[in-house]
Amino acid sequence: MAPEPLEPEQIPACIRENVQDFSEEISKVGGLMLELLSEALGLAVNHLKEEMGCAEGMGLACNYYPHCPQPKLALGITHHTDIGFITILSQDHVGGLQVVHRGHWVNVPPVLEALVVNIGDMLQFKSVEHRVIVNNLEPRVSTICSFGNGFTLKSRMYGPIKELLSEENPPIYREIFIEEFFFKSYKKGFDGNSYLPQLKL
Ligand SMILES: O=C(O)CCC(=O)C(=O)O
Ligand SMILES: [Fe+2]
Repeated sequence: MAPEPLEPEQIPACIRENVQDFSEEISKVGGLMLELLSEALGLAVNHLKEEMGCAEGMGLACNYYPHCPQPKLALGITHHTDIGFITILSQDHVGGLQVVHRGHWVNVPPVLEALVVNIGDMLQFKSVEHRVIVNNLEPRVSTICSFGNGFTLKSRMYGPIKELLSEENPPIYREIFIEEFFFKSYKKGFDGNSYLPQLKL
């Protein structure tokens, strides 16, 4: 959806207006989250959003999980971390999203009108490991907005934030073009391991 918005005709007519409105509003929320995260890190308020361009590329995915006759044998989405900077997720009332917490899968139950914000690999405080399980009663719908889309920010290089480095806090990862990071992460697939360890210095 950003930096180049889709042509209206590229969005199915029945959801066109909703998708356009939702994208506009959710980018404001994403921008605000990035400002708050910058402040929390002791950086200038616009550091992540403006200087690093973390909100420039935005992808929107609408996920549909059909009900499954044998939920114990299937997953909706396998164990993974999101690749971009942050993901803002809105889920319906069905539930199924789980995150790894202290080595265990923990449910993230839907809360009416609440959004879930996931830290992704590109931000890496510690990107959240998650998956979606399925059920045999009803289908589930979720919408995810990921900020930091490597396919639209091709020429940008990302690495440790220089302002946060010191002798006591040396860099852990090397820099990489965001396009290369996305390409390699997708190529590897959602197997529960992020591509980040490959960048360790
Ligand atoms: O459907 C969900 O709740 C999460 C989907 C997800 O993790 C993803 O699309 O990356
Ligand atoms: Fe995800």
